[in-house]
Amino acid sequence: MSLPQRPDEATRRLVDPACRVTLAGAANPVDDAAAERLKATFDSEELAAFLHDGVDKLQRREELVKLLQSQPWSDKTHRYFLTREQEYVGGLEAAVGIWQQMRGERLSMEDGITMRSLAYFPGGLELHIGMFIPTILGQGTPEQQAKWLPLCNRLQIIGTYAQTELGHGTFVRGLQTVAVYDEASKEFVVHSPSLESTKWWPGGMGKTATHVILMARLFVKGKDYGPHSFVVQIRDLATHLPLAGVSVGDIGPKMGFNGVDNGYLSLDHVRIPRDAMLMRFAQVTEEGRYIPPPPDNQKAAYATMVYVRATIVRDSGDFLSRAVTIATRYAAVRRQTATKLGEPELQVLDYDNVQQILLPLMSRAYALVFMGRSMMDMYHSFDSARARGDFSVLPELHALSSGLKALSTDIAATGIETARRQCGGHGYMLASGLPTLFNSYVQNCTWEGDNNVMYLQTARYLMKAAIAVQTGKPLTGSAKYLSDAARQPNAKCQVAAPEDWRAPAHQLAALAAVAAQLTAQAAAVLARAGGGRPGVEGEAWNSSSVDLIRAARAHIALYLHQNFIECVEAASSQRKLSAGPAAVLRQLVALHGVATLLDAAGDLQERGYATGRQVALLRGEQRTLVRALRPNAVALTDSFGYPDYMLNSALGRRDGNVYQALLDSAKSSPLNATQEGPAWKPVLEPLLNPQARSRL
Ligand SMILES: CCCCCCCCCCCCCCCCCCCCCC(=O)SCCNC(=O)CCNC(=O)[C@H](O)C(C)(C)COP(=O)(O)OP(=O)(O)OC[C@H]1O[C@@H](n2cnc3c(N)ncnc32)[C@H](O)[C@@H]1OP(=O)(O)O
Ligand SMILES: Cc1cc2nc3c(=O)[nH]c(=O)nc-3n(C[C@H](O)[C@H](O)[C@H](O)COP(=O)(O)OP(=O)(O)OC[C@H]3O[C@@H](n4cnc5c(N)ncnc54)[C@H](O)[C@@H]3O)c2cc1C
Repeated sequence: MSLPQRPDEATRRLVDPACRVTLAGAANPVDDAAAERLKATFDSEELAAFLHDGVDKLQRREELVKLLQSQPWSDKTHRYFLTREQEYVGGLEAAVGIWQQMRGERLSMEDGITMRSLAYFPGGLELHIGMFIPTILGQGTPEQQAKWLPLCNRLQIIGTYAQTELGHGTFVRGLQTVAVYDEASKEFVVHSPSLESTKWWPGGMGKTATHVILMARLFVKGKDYGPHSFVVQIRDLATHLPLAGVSVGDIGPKMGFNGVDNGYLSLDHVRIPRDAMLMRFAQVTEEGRYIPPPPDNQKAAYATMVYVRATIVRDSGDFLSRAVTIATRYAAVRRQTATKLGEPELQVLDYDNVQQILLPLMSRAYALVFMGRSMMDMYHSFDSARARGDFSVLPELHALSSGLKALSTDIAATGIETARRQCGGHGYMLASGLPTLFNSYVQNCTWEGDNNVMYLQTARYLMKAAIAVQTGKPLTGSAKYLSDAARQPNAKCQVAAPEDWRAPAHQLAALAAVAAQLTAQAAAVLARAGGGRPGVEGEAWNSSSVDLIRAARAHIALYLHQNFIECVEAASSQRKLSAGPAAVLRQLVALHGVATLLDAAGDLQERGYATGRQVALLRGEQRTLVRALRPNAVALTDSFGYPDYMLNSALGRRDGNVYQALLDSAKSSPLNATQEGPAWKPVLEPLLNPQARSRL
């Protein structure tokens, strides 16, 4: 049964007169959604086509949605009602279903990637695709690639990436699993020597993977060469049972991401052939000679982490924009509170407090989308250089990808929860899509390097830059502004009127001033603590880490905003966008700059770069920009281009029919499968039914 959107005449007569005034004020969310789109000042479809690299790509997505909707394994109707086991099996079925479609219909890899994100059902193949294959590609020799990749691509083996142990995740050099070369048999013996060395966390290892990339400390002739990568089979291909010497299983339920069977693994003197070590860079010869990686690529074994961090940056905008789409569309159709009974209630999006939260979040989502594209471009250009043996950009890439991984996931995870909170009670329903989005995203702040630790990697690079500035060496790359700042240590903010804060030049100058100040401050704290003095580096670094993280965050915030400005200006000057969408994007850029600067309001004033009055102007300008963007709020969500199927959200649906969707979703709850419910017979009937009670 579907309920009427607005009370019909019969209902009005029935409840009249008591409820008349209240009912008269009721509005139709579908009409509200349609009216929102009429307010837009730009063509949201043009912007969507630009963001998706062309109308044909968007049309292709629509075709793929239809394909997915026709398959049982990608049906989302019951997605929010699954048990852990169903989620695990379902996630695998979805991945294998996509893979079979790709092979059967000869779909491209791009189609596969699109289908994966449309179906969004993380499962036991995530690490096979996300890390196992990339590690073989990045660190395997051509022969090793020829051996393993066809098996991977045909899903004849399934792999994962086993690095983290019970006792060590962050400190990779401290891993305890060993791979000892036995010259007599020309094999490695891989072994877990302690409880702490049990591998813990690898996705898909619990019940799915047949193979792992094992990160283990390499020992040759008794010498420890630190962590290296090995391909190790852990399960029999015919029976799926663990091989001899292998103890493996699932680690149990997690906060989210439960379709993925993260696992534990302990190895008892398992023998693997010499060619199981990935030898593109470091090698062990048959006779047991260790050949180290080239001097400028000592961290070759860490290369997969750089790649995955880049993909995490790319995905952050995707996740935040989904949350912002859901919350903004819902806020546009949700009405709450009338000044007088019987008057129309206000759209929640018209509450100043709500729009002042959602529209800055929208600007952050757009900034991250552009950053994600630039990050992948940067990674691919490093990858091409690496193929020529050129690793010169790796330190900068590592510093940027670490810091951006941290900042973009901080922004996205916090933003998803902030968006959910703007949705009132209905945002707490799984049917809203927001809780699952948060629970399956927030681990991005931890995995692939905890965010604090990642900021500290960026800080390491910044401290080298700070020393270079002190010694008068010229800087290039992302830290170049530190040299300029050092030449003008007493530069002051030049903003005189609120609208001055919109200018990219003022925004960049202020963000650079904050980053330069915090870098100088961290360098001073580190130096005072004894940084650089032999024997106290670790201690000095630790006691300076709060300042170091603040500096890294400010440096990356500047980089993120600068990238947003450059991408939008490039699109506009290359005429990839017409005036309407370009103008709205510029407003978003301006708002992003203002919101980022407001995060740093204290830092702006602390060293006297800006005055209290200038910060007050900044705050006022945020209000003005938000109000200017308000008519375009829903159109801006349309430009992200998410089909309803992908969002799977009762609140975020394009047509605004949110209440019907909530009710429909509730009806598919397994608790509603029978009228009396599953507790009737065992618990309630003996209490409530007089006849049953008399039998007690
Ligand atoms: C079938 C369907 C088909 C459809 C097709 C569809 C296809 C779809 C395709 C898409 C699928 C996508 C799926 C995605 C899923 C992904 C899931 C991800 C899961 C995440 C998994 C994980 O979670 S997996 C574990 C990650 N675990 C860490 O992340 C540990 C952090 N811990 C460290 O990373 C180190 O421990 C730490 C702290 C650096 C210190 O390392 P350390 O102590 O050795 O180093 P130091 O700090 O001493 O630094 C010494 C010098 O090394 C430099 N350096 C350090 N790292 C460097 C580096 N990486 N590169 C270069 N340089 C580096 C540094 O800059 C210094 O340089 P310098 O000396 O010049 O200053
Ligand atoms: C859902 C999920 C999936 C994962 N999948 C995989 C996988 O497939 N394969 C795999 O190998 N691993 C995987 N991991 C493990 C993940 O990479 C680690 O959890 C992560 O690197 C953090 O390490 P840790 O857990 O040891 O944290 P810890 O290092 O114990 O961190 C605890 C706290 O200490 C702080 N800290 C630690 N060291 C430092 C330092 N040097 N300086 C300052 N602060 C510090 C951290 O910031 C943090 O606040 C996964 C984790 C999760 C949550």
